[in-house]
Amino acid sequence: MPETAATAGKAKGLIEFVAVSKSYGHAIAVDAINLKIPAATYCCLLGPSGCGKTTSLRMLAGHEIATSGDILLDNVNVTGLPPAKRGTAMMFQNYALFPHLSVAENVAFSLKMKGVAKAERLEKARRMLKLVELEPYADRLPAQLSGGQQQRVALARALITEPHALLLDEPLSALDPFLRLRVRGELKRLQKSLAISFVHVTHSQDEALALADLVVLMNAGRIEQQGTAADVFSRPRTAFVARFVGSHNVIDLGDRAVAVRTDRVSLVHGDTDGASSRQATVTGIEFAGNGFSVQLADDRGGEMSALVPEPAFHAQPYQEGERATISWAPSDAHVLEGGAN
Ligand SMILES: Nc1ncnc2c1ncn2[C@@H]1O[C@H](COP(=O)(O)OP(=O)(O)OP(=O)(O)O)[C@@H](O)[C@H]1O
Repeated sequence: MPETAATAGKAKGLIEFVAVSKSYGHAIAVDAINLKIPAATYCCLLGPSGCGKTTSLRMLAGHEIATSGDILLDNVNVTGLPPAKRGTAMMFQNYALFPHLSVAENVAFSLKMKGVAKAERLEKARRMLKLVELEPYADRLPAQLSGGQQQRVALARALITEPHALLLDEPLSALDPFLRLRVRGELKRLQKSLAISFVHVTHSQDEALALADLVVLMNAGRIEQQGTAADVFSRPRTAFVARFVGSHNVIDLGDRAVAVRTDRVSLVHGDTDGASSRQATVTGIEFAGNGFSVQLADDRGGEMSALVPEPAFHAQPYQEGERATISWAPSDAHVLEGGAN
């Protein structure tokens, strides 16, 4: 295996939140979170609006001061340090490039502030631009670049400080869907080659599932579940996680609640009796790319959904309003902590 920064033991970005809280007056934005992000990890902070993702990121960056608890980066307690002394760099949603400075000058800006000589800082800026494949654009102004290119300039500008952790707040939200996929791939490639940690705040389950070595799903200021993307998606701990990551039915079985993936349930026409099943009425049908998503109102008052493969759907299509029975294998039912709510 070729030696990389990671295999050479140079991996950076071990991040620890130890009982970290943030309150604004009486409102608790982040509630005593404990989180350990190993060095050289792509971590996505995921969760609904207002759950505390950005506040957690800003506390790590030093733009907010934690009300209590400690934050460590590579075994250094950075809780009270100013942003520039932490070994973190932040990339913002709107890139915030200086319109009157060239691309190279934008990238070199933080070195200028530190008093690094012009030739040296521009040389380093060129190296960073090469890293993000924008070297030929060094002398342009930001307005002469596409949105995706501006985003890569912002990335180069953050990386020039050689951070141990790069912090990204919704970095892909301003990009069109095609570019979003491309830049997403580039972020992952960069993170692996630099062997530092990236902490990326997103609302998007897809983004987190595609990028993250570690998914941290937050809910109301707390960490609801953390683990690999496959873990969180296949083994949601609670009904909240199952609903948030989507593509799951949360089924209340009385003594317990279970989650069953929508691609693991079977759907048949008409009312059929049987264990592990629900009789229901079809309420909607959507094409989902990899099949048809059939929405159902079950007779016990629940909402369910089944992903029916395209050939099966076309062989016997479902219609809104018709009766159907949805069933699942008990081995596909994953028990949830704390019931169905
Ligand atoms: N400066 C502030 N003053 C008062 N309350 C704040 C402040 N900043 C954040 N909050 C509150 O803290 C909570 C967490 O906010 P935060 O921005 O961390 O959420 P988020 O998960 O990043 O949300 P979004 O996805 O909408 O950006 C919210 O209830 C928010 O209203």
